[in-house]
Amino acid sequence: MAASIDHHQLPLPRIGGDLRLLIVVSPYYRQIADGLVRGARAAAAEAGAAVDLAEVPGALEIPTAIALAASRQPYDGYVALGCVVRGETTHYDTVCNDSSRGLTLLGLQGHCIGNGILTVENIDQALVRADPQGQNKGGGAAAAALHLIALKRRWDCG
Ligand SMILES: Nc1c(NC[C@H](O)[C@H](O)[C@H](O)CO)[nH]c(=O)[nH]c1=O
Ligand SMILES: CC(=O)[C@@H](O)COP(=O)(O)O
Repeated sequence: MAASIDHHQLPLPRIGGDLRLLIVVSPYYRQIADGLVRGARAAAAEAGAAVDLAEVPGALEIPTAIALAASRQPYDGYVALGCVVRGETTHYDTVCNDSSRGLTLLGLQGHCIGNGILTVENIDQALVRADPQGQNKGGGAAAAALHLIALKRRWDCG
């Protein structure tokens, strides 16, 4: 078995003032999505952020939903949550790559987005990653959005 070491996790940033996060989640695999949302909500609560939640059918719709929200509502950041499990066809690659590319392009436009879309070979891999007491990828995605918001505010004020 290959050696592994723990991932270093930055402490949650201290961000003053009102903070509004939007979680956009695909419940394509409901149990996985629920774990991701629990972890993201806990991280947001720890940072004092208010949270709205929007559901979309699949991971491919997540970047578009964030783009729609960003042009209409004053959210500080976004948490993208979902799960893509490899199937029999090449559709897996499309859903993984295009959802990720969409989020990256939005990020490069200045939106603060944490990517918590799991891309896995099987449901067992997803379960440990979604579990807030396990790898807690939902909490990690919320933390990523919060770190970007903190940097944006720091450089806005600088
Ligand atoms: N196969 C998975 C999908 N596929 C659905 C797409 O995301 C999309 O909703 C559809 O193509 C209509 O535009 N979505 C997931 O979130 N996870 C999957 O494993
Ligand atoms: C992630 C997917 O695209 C998957 O659920 C679709 O499965 P398949 O490739 O067997 O159609």
